Amino acid sequence: MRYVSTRGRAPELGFEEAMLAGLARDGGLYVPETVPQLGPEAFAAMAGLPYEEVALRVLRPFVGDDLPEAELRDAIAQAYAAIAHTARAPMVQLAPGHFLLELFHGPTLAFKDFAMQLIGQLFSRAMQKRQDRITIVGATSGDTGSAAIEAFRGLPRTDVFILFPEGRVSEVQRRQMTTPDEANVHAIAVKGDFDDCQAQVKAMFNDHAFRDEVGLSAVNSINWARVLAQVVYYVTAAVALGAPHRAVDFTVPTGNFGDIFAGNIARRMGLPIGRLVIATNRNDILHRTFATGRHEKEGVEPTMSPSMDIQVSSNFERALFEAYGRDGGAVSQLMDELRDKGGFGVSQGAMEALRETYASGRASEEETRDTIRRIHATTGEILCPHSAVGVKVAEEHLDPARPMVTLATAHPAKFPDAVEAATGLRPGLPKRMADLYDRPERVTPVDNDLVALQDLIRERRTT
Ligand SMILES: Cc1ncc(COP(=O)(O)O)c(C=O)c1O
Ligand SMILES: N[C@@H](CCOP(=O)(O)O)C(=O)O
Repeated sequence: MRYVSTRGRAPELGFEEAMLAGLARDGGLYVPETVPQLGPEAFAAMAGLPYEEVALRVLRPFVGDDLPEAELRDAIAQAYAAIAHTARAPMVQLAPGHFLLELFHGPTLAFKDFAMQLIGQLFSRAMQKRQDRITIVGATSGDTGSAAIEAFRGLPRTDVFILFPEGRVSEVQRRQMTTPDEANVHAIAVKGDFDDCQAQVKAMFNDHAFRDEVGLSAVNSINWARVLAQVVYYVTAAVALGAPHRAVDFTVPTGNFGDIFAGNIARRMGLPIGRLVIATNRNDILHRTFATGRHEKEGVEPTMSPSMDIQVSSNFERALFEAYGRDGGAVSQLMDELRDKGGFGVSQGAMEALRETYASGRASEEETRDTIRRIHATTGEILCPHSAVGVKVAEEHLDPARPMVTLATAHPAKFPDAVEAATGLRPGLPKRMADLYDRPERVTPVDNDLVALQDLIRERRTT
């Protein structure tokens, strides 16, 4: 299996190299040269299998010969043992034809654990094999950072630096990043928003001298391995609802477009997915793109679903690459326009291609609050604000011909203030992290400045 860059000017790589590279050297994102197909029989045979077995069957063709099957199986087993539910990604029914896929039973209570626990295993095996060291730098609006720190804390040969927007993550998210005391994890509070943090990470990758000096790697969904790991739960959910014999729709609370792009990969593998519905909060660049055909940045506004307070949606580049017939030159031009002019128009043909797969919707703050209240009152299920954005948008896209699955991307206890304001109930943390509020915090505040960040990383690396 080979991976190519969305900008068409970086070397093709195998799975492990693409995972370690993170971002391609031309600034693009790696995607598989071709998407492996699984036939209806292969999907039918997955019904009732443990999550880990489905993961092995889905991931294997993308990993190719880079990891022997027994090692991949072992990495998967170790990764998902950390998820505190036997089904790993259980589903509950909200209404006739509408299901909620709970992706928040992992160690940091968000869907990020599914990918991060696995790539923690894969990175450490690769580093051991290569006798090499690595510096991971990630940007987070709250959940990626905590999941990455949890997955990589204490791992030899690895440092993890997480940039988060100061004052713009929930207290639980912040404490999950600042309370681990292992020397190889570093929480950095940047004076800016998530887009600033993500732009600094990309700038570090595009500074090739720095990249090579520190052995830079990524754990954001710019890293293909992150997206790949997230394909698996689309398969387990669809198969549980009758795929391949019937098609299923998914609604995905969306920010950086990594999670929903994983759904697109599942669909291209042959899983019968009808529509993938993008659900945004009021930072709605993606919804506006589908409504108008123009992809236009606006300022990031803080919301009660802070993990989706994103305007530069990095994986949309992967979707554009497909919609433009894999024309890396065209994608480079669009990304230059986004950087220089703050937006670009999507061609009519590309918009048509995108609309064949995706639909979109948006939830205001009031609608989000009302959805948390209403779903709790009618079903007893307590939604986090991100999942509530998804449920509200999903309800506008229900199709009697197909079941709808909304992804519940985080546990409500990560956002107790928003949930309490909507329901009057304050969700508590699971017992295993009950002392989170008592642990001492360790965080370094830094200006939104590339040189300051690079100096800090050079100085703090333990490797
Ligand atoms: C809880 C939660 N929901 C939804 C999202 C959006 O996911 P994506 O960035 O993959 O679109 C995020 C952040 O990524 C998140 O942390
Ligand atoms: N919502 C994310 C933002 C980063 O997304 P990623 O999937 O690209 O890592 C977060 O919680 O950090």
